Amino acid sequence: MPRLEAVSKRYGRGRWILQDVDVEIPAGSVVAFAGGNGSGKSTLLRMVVGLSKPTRGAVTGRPAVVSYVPDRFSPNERMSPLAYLTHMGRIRGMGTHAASSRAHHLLDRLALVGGKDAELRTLSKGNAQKVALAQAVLVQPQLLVLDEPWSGLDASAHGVLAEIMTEVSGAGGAVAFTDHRESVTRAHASQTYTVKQGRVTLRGPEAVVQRYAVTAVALGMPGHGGVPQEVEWGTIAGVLSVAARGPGALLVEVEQDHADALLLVALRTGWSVVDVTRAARSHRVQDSVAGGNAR
Ligand SMILES: Nc1ncnc2c1ncn2[C@@H]1O[C@H](COP(=O)(O)OP(=O)(O)OP(=O)(O)O)[C@@H](O)[C@H]1O
Repeated sequence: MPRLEAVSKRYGRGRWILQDVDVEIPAGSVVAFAGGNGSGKSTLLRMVVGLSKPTRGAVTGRPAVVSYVPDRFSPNERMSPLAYLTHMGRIRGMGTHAASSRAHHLLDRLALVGGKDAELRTLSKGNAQKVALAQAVLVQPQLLVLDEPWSGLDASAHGVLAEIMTEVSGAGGAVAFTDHRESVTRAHASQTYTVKQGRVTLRGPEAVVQRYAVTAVALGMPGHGGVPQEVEWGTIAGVLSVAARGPGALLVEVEQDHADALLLVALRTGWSVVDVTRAARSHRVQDSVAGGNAR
């Protein structure tokens, strides 16, 4: 499957649009590229499918059957969607009958409004996008690349688009698409890359902030003048931090559940408990463990 290795791109002697891009689009995955207008998303996709060459670096591993849906499909054709798709199916190696019935099926599924027999050039933007999408999946592609596929499509076609992506990736193909909305990439992609200022970086799993309770135990010298034993506080279960608080005084923070055990150790080793307070802490955890034990 396609891999971009140290790819940089500029048009002519213009500015660098993309720099040192390392990206992999694995089999069975749906990879999104998120970024603002003009950040280079379309440029990147065109290099993935082979319509544009990197200025530096290489794109390797492109499979044999690649389908690409550009962000704008506005054919100035008198041909009807049905005739166009049947023709494209034949180019893809299908028989006329098989191509025509597949075209009918896909246009019905995508709810093409405006007529399968109207001229392509008369179609609205959204309907033209539906024809482009149908064209891309006449034959199941090994690599499906979609530039801003959600824009322009109506709500019913959104569901079909999501199904098509799942079908291709579920069959072991790879899917790549762009969008500028995080909600869309989160919902549909297994991995999202951010495209910004020429750099393309893999976004990690979303981090969430989790709050949890700790107990702060202030320890001091015993009033009777005895000397407490040395204790390796950091090795006791649940201890989060140990800090010196002046001569012979410590502040130990411990997870709530382990506070009693810590107090017991303190008292048994001759320390005096000066103060015990509860405090709230927050830390960032990954989505996958949110709701689990805070550590
Ligand atoms: N053929 C070209 N010749 C010269 N410059 C180009 C060409 N194609 C794109 N660019 C420039 O490259 C930059 C990135 O464009 P690109 O279309 O890749 O961005 P994008 O992230 O897809 O933007 P959008 O979200 O608006 O579609 C822009 O500054 C654009 O003007």
